[in-house]
Amino acid sequence: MEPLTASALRGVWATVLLPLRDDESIDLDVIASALDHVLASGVQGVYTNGTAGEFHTLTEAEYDRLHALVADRCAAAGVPFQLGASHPSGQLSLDRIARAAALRPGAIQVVLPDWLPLSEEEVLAAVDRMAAVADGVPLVLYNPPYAKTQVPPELFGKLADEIPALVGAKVPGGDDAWYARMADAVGGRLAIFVAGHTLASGYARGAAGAYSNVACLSPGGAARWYAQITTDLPAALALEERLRGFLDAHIAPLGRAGYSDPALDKTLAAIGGWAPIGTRVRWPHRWVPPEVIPALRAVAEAAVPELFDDFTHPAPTSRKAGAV
Ligand SMILES: CC(=O)N[C@H]1[C@H]([C@H](O)[C@H](O)CO)O[C@](O)(C(=O)O)C[C@@H]1O
Repeated sequence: MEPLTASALRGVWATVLLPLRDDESIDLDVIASALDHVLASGVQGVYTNGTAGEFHTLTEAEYDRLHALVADRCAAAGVPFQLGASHPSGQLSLDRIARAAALRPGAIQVVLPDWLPLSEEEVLAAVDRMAAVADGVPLVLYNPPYAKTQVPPELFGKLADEIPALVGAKVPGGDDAWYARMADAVGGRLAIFVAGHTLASGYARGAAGAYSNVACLSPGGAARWYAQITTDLPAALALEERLRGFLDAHIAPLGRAGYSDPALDKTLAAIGGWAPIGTRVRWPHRWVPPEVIPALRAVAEAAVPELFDDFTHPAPTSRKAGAV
């Protein structure tokens, strides 16, 4: 597909989750049918190999099989896609970037090399080499709170100055002061993507979109919510309040009990019930027992009924709005 630009990169992007068999092998048939659901949902695009896609656990052979499948199906459906090339090793990331670039995604998501903390100079050198290997495919830098090197807004600004191939930042977001620093430092040169459930309040303060946990819960619901964000922000903010209430009361305690982020994202997908992905995550991480899902679904449906796919709403019309 055409390379994404900072201004074209917008909206709700849905991850490809890893359905796992009991032996932890990946069920590509379930991935294909889940992907078909996502591709028809109205989200602005699909991405792979984030934390929710358990990138840190994939072998290189699994990486290649999964990415060939996703690139083929997204291209056939005409839906924008980004491929992740993240790996804790910088050297292995470069290999993944080269292989992802050959599949011509709209952008490639990368993380910084993650064993030793990096100096500013090393951050710039890391992203510069990644951009060279990406062969004209733009980059989005993913910097979650658990990355060893935290990139402050001012360093995102320097990266935007020096590396034109960088078009986006995938970050949790922050308070008003953080959004103001990001706007000062970056000034529209990067699309800022924040946590999914904060998209309405984030959009009001300058965020462009989300690689979204809400799309894990309901791809169609997340797409409808983004359409509402761009047309009726007060209603979208009210939905965000209810959504946060549900997440704070029922999902955050699971995080505090030690379940990892991918375990929580798969729990959300199981609550949404739109594909048989299951809650299981790869070793050494624990997963939420499937028995608790029906009760969680009842609470979620009561809190945010409009996010559930069987809730009838006008079909989303915004897929092409921010896409290339
Ligand atoms: C709350 C939320 O949306 N979490 C999402 C995060 C954030 O987008 C990212 O950490 C920046 O905050 O990305 C994922 O982990 C990912 O990489 O696949 C999916 C997860 O659902």
